[in-house]
Amino acid sequence: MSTTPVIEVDELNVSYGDFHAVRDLSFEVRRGELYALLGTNGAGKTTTLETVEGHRSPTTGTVRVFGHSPGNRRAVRPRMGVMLQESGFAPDLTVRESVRLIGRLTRRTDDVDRVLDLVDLTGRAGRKVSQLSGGEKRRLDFATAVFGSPELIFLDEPTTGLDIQSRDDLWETVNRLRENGATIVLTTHYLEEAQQRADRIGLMHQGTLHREGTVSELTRTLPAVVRFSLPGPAPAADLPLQAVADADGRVVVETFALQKDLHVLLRWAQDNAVELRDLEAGPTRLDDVFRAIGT
Ligand SMILES: Nc1ncnc2c1ncn2[C@@H]1O[C@H](COP(=O)(O)OP(=O)(O)OP(=O)(O)O)[C@@H](O)[C@H]1O
Repeated sequence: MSTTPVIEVDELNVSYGDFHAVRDLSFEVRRGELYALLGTNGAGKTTTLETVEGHRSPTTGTVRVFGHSPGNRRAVRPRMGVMLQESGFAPDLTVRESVRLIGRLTRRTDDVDRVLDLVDLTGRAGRKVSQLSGGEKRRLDFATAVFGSPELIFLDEPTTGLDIQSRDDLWETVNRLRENGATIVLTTHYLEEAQQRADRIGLMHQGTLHREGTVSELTRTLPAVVRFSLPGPAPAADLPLQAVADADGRVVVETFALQKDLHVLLRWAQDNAVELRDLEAGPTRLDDVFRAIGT
């Protein structure tokens, strides 16, 4: 199997007139991985993906997809499926006609009924697009990404507006595509999804790649947090660990050694018959990494 990255972005800059939206951005997406491009609002994710998808030209820098310029549509387009935030299907077409049209546009072959089944729209096949619910429209958008099982799939906020069952179904379909070797590029503001599913994350802020790595590489730079309340006033000096009080008067312990410090704390509580009310302890989450941007 080729080890050439599926996507190579090198020193990419994109400007809108005077506004420099993407600055010296470099990253790679490897074959078979799920890479989540995340970031704050206006960070430049959409601009970057539009450039990688071939909808926008770099101002400077290079982008390669399967070793080709994304502008080389004949070489690149049939190999990639793109689920945009809004696909803009013609409202008067039926769902079945829309899926058939996707096939013609992507130049991939697939069985329309199989795709309808995959996105759970078989029961809506004869309905006009204008009559679909928000979640059903989103599933039709998903059909654009999966028709013909392309090697590279872009999912832009794929689960926005989907109920839990539809989300689970979508991820199950993505997992099956991954088992067959597909490479996925995901953008989402649902950080839990990225935390659970991404092999690597690129975290953008103000047009640049602020951080990049696996979830554990990104989270290990921040402390885990233990929180609890004490039944009565207990001087901080009595606690076995350094702690501060939060705005609600709860005790907060920040630690890079969660297991060890939790053990110390629980033993102290046991030995001193102290009840640690509403005790919470958890690893650092991606949300925390986000909140730390710019601080
Ligand atoms: N066509 C355009 N003309 C001028 N400025 C633009 C244009 N499109 C985007 N921008 C600006 O470029 C910056 C990056 O926008 P982009 O849509 O790429 O961000 P994003 O990371 O996708 O944000 P979000 O999470 O809010 O969707 C923003 O400041 C935006 O206002």
